[in-house]
Amino acid sequence: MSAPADIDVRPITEAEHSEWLRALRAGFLREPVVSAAELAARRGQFEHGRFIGAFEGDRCVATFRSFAQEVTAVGGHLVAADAISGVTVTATHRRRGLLTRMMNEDLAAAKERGDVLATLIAAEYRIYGRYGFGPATSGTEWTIDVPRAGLDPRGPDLRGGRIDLVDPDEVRKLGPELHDRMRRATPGAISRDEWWWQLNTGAVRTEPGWTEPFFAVYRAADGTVEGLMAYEVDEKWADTMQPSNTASVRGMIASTPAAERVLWHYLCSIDWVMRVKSGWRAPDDLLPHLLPNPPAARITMQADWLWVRILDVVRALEARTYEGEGTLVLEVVDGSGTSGGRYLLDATPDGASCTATTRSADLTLDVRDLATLWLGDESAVRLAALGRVREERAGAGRGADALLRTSRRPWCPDMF
Ligand SMILES: CC(=O)SCCNC(=O)CCNC(=O)[C@H](O)C(C)(C)COP(=O)(O)OP(=O)(O)OC[C@H]1O[C@@H](n2cnc3c(N)ncnc32)[C@H](O)[C@@H]1OP(=O)(O)O
Repeated sequence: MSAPADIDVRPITEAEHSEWLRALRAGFLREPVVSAAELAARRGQFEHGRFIGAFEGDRCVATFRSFAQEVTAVGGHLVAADAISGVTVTATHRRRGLLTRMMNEDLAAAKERGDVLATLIAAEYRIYGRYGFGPATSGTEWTIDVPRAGLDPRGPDLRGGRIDLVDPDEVRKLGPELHDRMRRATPGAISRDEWWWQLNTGAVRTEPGWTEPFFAVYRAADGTVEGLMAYEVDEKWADTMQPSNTASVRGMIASTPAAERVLWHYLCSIDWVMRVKSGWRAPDDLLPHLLPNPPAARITMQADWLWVRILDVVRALEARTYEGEGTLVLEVVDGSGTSGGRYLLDATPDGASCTATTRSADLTLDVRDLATLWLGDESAVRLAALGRVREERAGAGRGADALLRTSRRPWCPDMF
């Protein structure tokens, strides 16, 4: 076993991409073989300086990558983030501090670049809190028992609009503009680059076995594209030759509640479809209540989703909007020295300022708990009850909730 100092942690060259991908596959317990097709497909993702590897000689034993991302803050402002993905340490080299070395280097570079946040989707809950990340959105999957849902089996009222099944190249044309409208209205949503659209429409294929889903587009009466749903359907017949198919949604985005209503109803009214799996939705998604019988939609998965690490408290708090008016002094504790300090938030519905202050604090909290509060999905009162936030002034938790909480919950539709 070599000492950590014998292991070189550094950005990889393009020539090392294949070895890096092999280590990535090994770390995620996939067959550690990189096909020429995978390497060619992933070439479009490669970015100098943002792919980090840990090397023992020529052998890559840990992987880490980051890329530029925008996260929608409460109110619709787009915030620059350092999105982290592909984190692995080979089983033979775990728990020797390699993740910590890669993470510390990446967060320092992100701070230096001026990113406001770092983000990731955590494989396991207990890994990332130590680096200042907190869970900021969660996801829910429902499974609908279609015959019990109570929807008209003749299909949705299209309100003068129409639904069309379209090919992948049309999705790549019309999807980005719809997504842009959706994400600006959805705190917690993240940017999608061209590679995302290519990967999710089969134009690039990193694994064998891609199957093309159905892409359904909803256009409103005036022709505006308001919804896009990608779904696949398995083929299953019950004993007496009754259809028993399940439609599984790979992704659904909509810019209006009408589009959500129409597309879910459409999917539930397709002949043979007895069950619909919704894919990851917001925890307060409209879906169950779009059914005349909401309990026909059962929660089948629920999990933390986007994790956020605040690198710049002032810009993060000034980027979002506030429904109410008030001030809040936060003592932010950050063991890494990146974002700690005492900050005065002065918020109004017309704008907010955040400045360093010497005034006495209302709340003391770790930077990871500030991340959890930032998108409005958590309550400072609840975190105080858990002992994670300390009220320095009686009632400060309720005051913080009045400023920070939101009427709809944040949602990140994407995995990265
Ligand atoms: C954004 C993404 O890509 S999420 C994907 C994350 N990757 C995976 O889950 C793949 C399988 N696991 C792995 O590759 C590795 O075990 C990793 C990346 C999770 C951890 O890498 P390591 O190099 O072992 O972490 P490192 O040695 O730096 O550990 C730092 C600390 O985190 C703790 N830690 C690391 N992983 C875990 C875990 N899964 N659960 C709980 N604690 C953990 C360690 O115990 C250590 O704590 P200590 O400082 O108190 O001793």
